[in-house]
Amino acid sequence: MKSRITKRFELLQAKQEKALITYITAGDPDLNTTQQLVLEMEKAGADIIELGIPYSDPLADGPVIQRASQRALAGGANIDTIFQLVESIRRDTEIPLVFLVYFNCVFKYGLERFLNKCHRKGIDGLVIPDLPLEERSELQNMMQQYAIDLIPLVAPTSEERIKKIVANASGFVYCVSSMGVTGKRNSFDVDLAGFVDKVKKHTNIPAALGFGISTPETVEKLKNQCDGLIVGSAIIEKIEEGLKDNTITENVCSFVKKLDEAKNIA
Ligand SMILES: O=P(O)(O)OC[C@@H](O)[C@@H](O)c1c[nH]c2ccccc12
Repeated sequence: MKSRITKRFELLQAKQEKALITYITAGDPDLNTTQQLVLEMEKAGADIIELGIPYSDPLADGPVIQRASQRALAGGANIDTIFQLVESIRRDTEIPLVFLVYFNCVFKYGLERFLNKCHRKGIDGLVIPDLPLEERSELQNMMQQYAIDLIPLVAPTSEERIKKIVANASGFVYCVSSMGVTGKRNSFDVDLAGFVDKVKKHTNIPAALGFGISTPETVEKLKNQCDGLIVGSAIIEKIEEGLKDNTITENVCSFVKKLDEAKNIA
């Protein structure tokens, strides 16, 4: 069975369009806002939405995403309330939804129980930044039963491992633009086109670029080098700007619209 993610990429590829993938942390600053943001970001042009499950020890998260996690945890978000949120979001939209979740959360919840809930509530894919390659196959086998994509993260340094990492992957490959944690970059030091080409030698599924993409200009510059672009920290900053005067949705959506326009420039 094809996941919503695969179907969405097929639809976009038929139109020769790239995917705009937006990240927010679930429950930042509260669950109602997350629900509203998902629905409004879709209208503004997001094709796939990544929802972060807030976690107290997030090794790959930069300062902006860490602040989002702290707000979400302070606001009382946890895996169960986030599953309720997803159920509620699914009444209104078929947009592909991906959880960004640390393995410890999944493990503590129970692998089978977690996957079963994801399946029932309407989650289409998982990105698990700290899942070691060696432990992946067990989870991957379980996920196939539930038609949930395990989206691998590939970094430019893991060249020899790229082949192994993307083997049997489904959904898309998350190509990390540069080493380090999430958040803004002043420049990208690797040859991203070459990196994506290497990934594509070993898999037929779409490749999306993320980490440090923070402006419409960067989206426009990178869009021809990949199948999708992932933006996280820059969106969280729009949430933070909107916190003071209650303009979160407007701030985020006008930014997402600009990103969407940038990816569609011919
Ligand atoms: O914030 P950035 O630089 O725009 O990158 C997206 C990223 O935040 C999001 O996908 C993400 C949030 N937490 C992560 C942990 C690992 C990998 C990726 C992520």
